[in-house]
Amino acid sequence: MPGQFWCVLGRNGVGKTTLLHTLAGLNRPANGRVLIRNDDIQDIKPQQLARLRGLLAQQQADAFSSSVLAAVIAGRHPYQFGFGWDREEDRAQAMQALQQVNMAAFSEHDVLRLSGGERQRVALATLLTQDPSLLMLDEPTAHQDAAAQIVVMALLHKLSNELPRQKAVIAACHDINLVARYASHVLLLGDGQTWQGRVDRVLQPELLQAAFGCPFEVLENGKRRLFMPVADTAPASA
Ligand SMILES: Nc1ncnc2c1ncn2[C@@H]1O[C@H](COP(=O)(O)OP(=O)(O)OP(=O)(O)O)[C@@H](O)[C@H]1O
Repeated sequence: MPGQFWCVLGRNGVGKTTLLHTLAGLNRPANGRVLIRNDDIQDIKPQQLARLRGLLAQQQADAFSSSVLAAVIAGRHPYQFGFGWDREEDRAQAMQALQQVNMAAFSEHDVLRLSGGERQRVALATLLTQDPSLLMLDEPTAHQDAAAQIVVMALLHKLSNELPRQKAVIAACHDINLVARYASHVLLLGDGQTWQGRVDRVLQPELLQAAFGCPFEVLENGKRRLFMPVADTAPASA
C-alpha cells in the first residue's frame, strides 16, 4: 500500500528473496496469483510493469564498464521511446538520485571500480530514477557502513511517507533495530508460520524467538526499544 514501508524479516533461507522475486514477477507463484492494482503481474506488459514495480537485487553483476551516471540513467528506460535516450531531464533525475544516496561525487566513476557498498547505493539510485510506485529491495543495507545504513533506511521511510506521491516499499532486512526504527509494518517469516502487521505489534521478543529460534532481550532507552539476540548459554569469561 502507498504510505507503508514493510520489512520482511526471518532467518537465512526462510524465503525472503524468493518472496520478493515472486512479488516482482520474476518467479511464478507455486499457487495463487500476484496482483498489482487488480491485474495479474504475468499479464502486464514489461514497460508498464517497470513503472509499477522495481526490484533492487541483493547483488549487482556488471559485465562491462560503464559510468555511474550511465548506470543510473538506465533506470529511465521504462519512460523512453524512440530516440529519447539520455535526455537532459533524465540526466538531472539521475543526478538527483545519486545525491539522495550520497553518491553524486562518483557520477563519472566506472561501476567496475566501486566498492560493494558504493555499488549497491548506485543500484538504489537506479531504482529511484526508475521511480516505480512499488519499490522492492533485497537487503538494501547489506554492504553499507553504519552511517550509510541510516541514510538508506531514512530514505526508504521518506519515500513511503512523502506526499503527494507516497510509495509502497517492501524490503528484506536482517537488522531488527533498523526495522524497528524506520519501517511501518513487518512481515515476520517463521517455519510454517508468519506474523504481519504494524511494526510495534510484530516486533515482540516472543515472536522473534519463535521465528529465529533464539531468545531476545529488549532494552529501552526512553526513546526506542532495542532487540538483542541472546545465547541460551553465556560465553565463558576470560
Ligand atoms: N535457485 C535456487 N534453486 C533452488 N533452491 C533455491 C534457489 N535459491 C534459493 N533456494 C532455496 O530456497 C530457500 C529460500 O531461499 P531465499 O534465498 O529466498 O532465502 P532468504 O530468506 O532470502 O535467505 P537469506 O537471508 O540467506 O538471504 C533456501 O532453502 C534456498 O536454499
